Amino acid sequence: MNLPQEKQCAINPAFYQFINDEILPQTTLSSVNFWYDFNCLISDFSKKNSELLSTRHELQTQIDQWHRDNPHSGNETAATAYREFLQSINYLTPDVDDFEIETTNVDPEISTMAGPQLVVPVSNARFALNAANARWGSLYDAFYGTDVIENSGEFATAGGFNKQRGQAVINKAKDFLDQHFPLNHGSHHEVSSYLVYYQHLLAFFPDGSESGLKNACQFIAFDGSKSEPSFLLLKNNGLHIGLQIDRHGKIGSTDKAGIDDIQVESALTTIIDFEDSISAVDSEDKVAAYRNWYGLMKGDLSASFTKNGQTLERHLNYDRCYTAKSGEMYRVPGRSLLMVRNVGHLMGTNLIQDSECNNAPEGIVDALITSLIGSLDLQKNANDTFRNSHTGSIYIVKPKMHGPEEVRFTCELFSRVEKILKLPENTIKVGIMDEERRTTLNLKQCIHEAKSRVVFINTGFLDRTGDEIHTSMAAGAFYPKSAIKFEPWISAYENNNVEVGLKCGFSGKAQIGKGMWAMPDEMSQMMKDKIGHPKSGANTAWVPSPTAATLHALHYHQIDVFAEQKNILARTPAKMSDMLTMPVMPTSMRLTEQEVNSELENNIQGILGYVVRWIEMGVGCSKVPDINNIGLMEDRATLRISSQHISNWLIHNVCTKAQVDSVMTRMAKVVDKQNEGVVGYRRMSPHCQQSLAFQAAQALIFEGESQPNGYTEPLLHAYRILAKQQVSS
Ligand SMILES: CC(=O)SCCNC(=O)CCNC(=O)[C@H](O)C(C)(C)COP(=O)(O)OP(=O)(O)OC[C@H]1O[C@@H](n2cnc3c(N)ncnc32)[C@H](O)[C@@H]1OP(=O)(O)O
Ligand SMILES: O=CC(=O)O
Ligand SMILES: [Mg+2]
Repeated sequence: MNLPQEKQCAINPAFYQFINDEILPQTTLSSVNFWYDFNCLISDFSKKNSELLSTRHELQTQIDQWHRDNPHSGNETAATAYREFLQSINYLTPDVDDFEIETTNVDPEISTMAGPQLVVPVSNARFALNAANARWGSLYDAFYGTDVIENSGEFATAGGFNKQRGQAVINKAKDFLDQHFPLNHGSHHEVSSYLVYYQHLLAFFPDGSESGLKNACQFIAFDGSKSEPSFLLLKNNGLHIGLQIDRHGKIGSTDKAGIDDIQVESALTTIIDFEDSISAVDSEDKVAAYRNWYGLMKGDLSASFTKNGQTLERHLNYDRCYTAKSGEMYRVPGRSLLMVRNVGHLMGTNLIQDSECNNAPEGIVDALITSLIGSLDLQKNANDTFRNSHTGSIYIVKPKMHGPEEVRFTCELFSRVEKILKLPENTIKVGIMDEERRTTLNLKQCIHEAKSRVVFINTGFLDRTGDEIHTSMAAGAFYPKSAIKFEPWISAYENNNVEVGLKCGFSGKAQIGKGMWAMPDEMSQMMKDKIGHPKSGANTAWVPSPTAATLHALHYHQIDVFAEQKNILARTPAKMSDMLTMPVMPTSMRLTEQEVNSELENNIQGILGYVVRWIEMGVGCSKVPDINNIGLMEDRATLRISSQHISNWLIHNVCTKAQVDSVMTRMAKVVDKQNEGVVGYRRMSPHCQQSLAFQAAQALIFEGESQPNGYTEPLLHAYRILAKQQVSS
């Protein structure tokens, strides 16, 4: 390479080979130029990357000091002083004039449609394929397999197929049809057959009478013959559903109208996650993750696995083709539109190291490599089977950015990547995760920095609570975790995000999103709570699984998000003073010993349950039971909250180290028991101090105050690397 010695980087051989042999030959880029440009990119952007991290540290140090100098500053004068202080250190940045975003070439799933967003760890090919295919889901399966129908008494699922539960599923599904696809008269419950008459859907009743749809335009297309259709495609609020008709089917044979299932357009978009739901600590892990992303972009990713004693092979689904009511072909996407979440600015990777063996900033490497692989999609023609973006865009979700300066850096990075890959300017779009306090408080300025590439601002995130705790660590003891959610800062944060997004012209151009439903098995509760997301003007919200996507999709049939957005623009905006109000307990407030203990037990069970699988098994996202035995989705963001919360209580003497130690030892046994029989699991008890996972959990708690912004990845990576060495030695 023709670079001065100090600019030359060492590249991991397996990574080099993967990119050189498998990816670059499919592009017009020359290998020599690519690696040269890669080296220059790293050397040109690394310094700024470290400066940004230093700024984070300096700001945090000043904030901690301010709290020490202004203890218990809960009154109005102190609030004004606090705000002025944040302005003086440029934590609060100067406002920018009103503007509208200018992003172009955005796929409709992001710009003009409203529906669920699924997130999936890239490292799990089986799940990733399932997620990509989750554009469509079975409503009957989602109702039958979850608690949206009570799983007890006559409806219990134990044993084989429960016919009564099956009938309850059908009834519930037909209620849904009556609500959102009503007939001119009569009910879908009574229909004995459907057929297509000219361009209309007709439903027939047992007495020979018939009815069309109240809104005839909802009928879009069909499959099979007009007189005996096998599939009827309908549309409401921009989302399709399909009645699958098969009088010989398992369910269809028992149904009056022969409906065998109702297929629901579910996950419009999916985030393929390289960040908080995976454990990728070295070149080996990273190359495996890039390889899966490559398979998704190329379209040939497959996974074979055993389920219920059967060996199954999973591939990407094809698009679906039907006959439009006009007689032409009607094609609907068979897969979710894929976005890719890169890592943030914090960590380094040994995929590529500088002349002094320093790891390159991982975010820079991710930007180039996920875009390089993403660019393969852009070579496909419009009718190519597995084309992802039909508007020529690559969608990168960038997490954990702190304020406008960091967003600007990301945009400069993407611009440089476009030059290297010879892509038109602004091909690479950015999703801004509004999950750090400095981004929330300066959201308009952040969007302004990315106004030509921004495709989403998402809010309601778990990381945001982690950052709330860490930023104000020195201010006082935080409320218990469940109470933090009811303090004014969080609704102000969420409302502000939607309002700022709408004022910046997001409606019809980009997504305003909401956060994760973190109780994957509590679908009945999700159906009650998560309707709040579309109601609040968000045209997408995160779900943990395909089933959750199918169920959450029903909310978007109920709520016309784009109509809601118009009302929101007229309301009184969220107040900065509320966003700045820290969820810290008044000094007069004392929790009982039982309250403290139960909070510790819950947090520590979650921490250990997650960390042990991360460190010993390399699993980045797990379902871990809480103390009430409700399975919670745990990832690095939930770990950040729990570990920071305990650190905060230790600092403010709400609990003692001895108390934490004792709960940890007790909970290690509980977690070991929960994981009994899990292949690859390594116990922590009884010799907890020898367990790397246990040590990692201790470090996360006891060294929580000194972790950069309270992030968990530096310690997780360090201990996982040790665990990998232990296994291989
Ligand atoms: C704060 C944040 O950053 S949130 C973003 C990060 N979080 C995520 O990405 C959550 C992703 N979700 C998951 O990883 C999983 O749903 C977990 C870990 C929460 C639960 O996993 P499990 O206990 O294995 O799930 P469960 O047993 O209920 O279901 C497994 C089935 O659902 C599917 N599934 C579950 N989650 C997903 C998903 N996110 N995408 C695709 N398929 C999924 C699996 O493919 C599997 O089906 P299969 O057997 O046909 O392959
Ligand atoms: O990244 C998501 C979050 O909730 O944090
Ligand atoms: Mg996050």
